[in-house]
Amino acid sequence: MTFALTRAAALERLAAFLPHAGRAYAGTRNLDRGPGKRSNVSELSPAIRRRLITEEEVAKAAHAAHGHTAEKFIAEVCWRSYWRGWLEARPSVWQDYLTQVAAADLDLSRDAGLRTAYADAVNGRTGIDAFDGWARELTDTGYLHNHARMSFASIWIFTLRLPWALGAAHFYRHLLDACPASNTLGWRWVAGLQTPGKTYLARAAIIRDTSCGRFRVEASLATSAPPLAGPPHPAPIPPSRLSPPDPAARTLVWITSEDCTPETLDFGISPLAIVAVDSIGGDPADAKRAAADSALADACIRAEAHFQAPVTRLPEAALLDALDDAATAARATQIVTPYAPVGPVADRIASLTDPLARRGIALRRVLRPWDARAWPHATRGFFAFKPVIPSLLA
Ligand SMILES: Cc1cc2nc3c(=O)[nH]c(=O)nc-3n(C[C@H](O)[C@H](O)[C@H](O)COP(=O)(O)OP(=O)(O)OC[C@H]3O[C@@H](n4cnc5c(N)ncnc54)[C@H](O)[C@@H]3O)c2cc1C
Repeated sequence: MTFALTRAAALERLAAFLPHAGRAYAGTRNLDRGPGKRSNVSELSPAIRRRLITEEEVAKAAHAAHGHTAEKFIAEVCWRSYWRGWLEARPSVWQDYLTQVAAADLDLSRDAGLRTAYADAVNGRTGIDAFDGWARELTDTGYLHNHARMSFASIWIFTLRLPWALGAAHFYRHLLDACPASNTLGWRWVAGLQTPGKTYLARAAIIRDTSCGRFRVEASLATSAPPLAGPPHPAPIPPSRLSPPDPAARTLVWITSEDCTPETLDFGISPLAIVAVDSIGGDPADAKRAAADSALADACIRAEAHFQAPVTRLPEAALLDALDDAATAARATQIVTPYAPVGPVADRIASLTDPLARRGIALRRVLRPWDARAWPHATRGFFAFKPVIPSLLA
């Protein structure tokens, strides 16, 4: 990634990329020229994923700059909205992934052969030059091009025959844009668990072409990619019923690293104080933790200026008491927070809602209008979702 994780830097990056978001993006986006040579893609994902800049802002800016010619770029941006909406309607798929990671971790601790194969893969010692190069790029930079992600996941699953959930967890630990929806469902898509009967098979010739000859791929890769077995998709659940914040209540705003532009969201209240908590969950690599911290610190500065209210960073440990203390200090009876999509932050918010209510503090989540309009259409495949995109841009 070539820019700092602040909103100002993300907006600057967007402005610099916009001239390329039309025909040039559609024609060259699949090329993975290597670190430092990525003017063909935006590299905005670590910022968009944390909503330092929103899908809505990016998609509308591309549409304003290029109109219909930016269709491909806008569709890619909307894949994130689609994956998020899909997982929102089937949160058990995220829980199932966490269960599979825990089971695979246990297998790792018991099975020396698996441990060696896993260590070779994550440390880039498989002898497959492209895979080993991407393994190092991932841990060195926290970023991989989309094509590299697809091929890496495919080789992990079908050539190295490693458990898909371990690969997804390795990505999740290192990617600066690690996103429960895009990552979990991206891996499931490659594995054939997401779109029934459809998998992604990495091919040497395609890797040579898309990597612009950086990799030779002389080792043999799997020649078929039979879908992994998994349960059918759970039926979609209806969207959460959200009670709106009470505009008359004394209120704290709670910002998280899931939504780092709270000043662009209409809470309908003037908060007395702001608290910020970084609950990214799991065991993040240092660079990912630092990225989340930088984005949240930047959000705090802007929120303080916008709401004219003091900001306190709260520790993740003993959060219930810390939130209660902050509310008591401000004599607040309500905490409002941007709606966090399925993932560790949403889990944390859900786990605190009832305990806070028992202490007389209502916790209210506010959904962005873009999500409210997009997510209900993400119950089937992306091609059923795509026709909704023009109405999102209106
Ligand atoms: C196995 C696998 C795992 C992935 N894990 C993640 C992840 O953890 N976090 C993540 O943000 N993306 C993930 N992706 C999606 C995609 O690879 C990245 O969003 C993209 O490569 C980011 O680079 P960019 O910003 O330069 O993208 P660009 O090509 O510039 O695209 C613009 C924006 O569109 C969105 N986007 C593009 N492609 C996708 C996609 N396939 N799915 C969802 N959104 C997309 C991103 O917000 C991106 O910033 C994964 C894909 C696969 C195949």
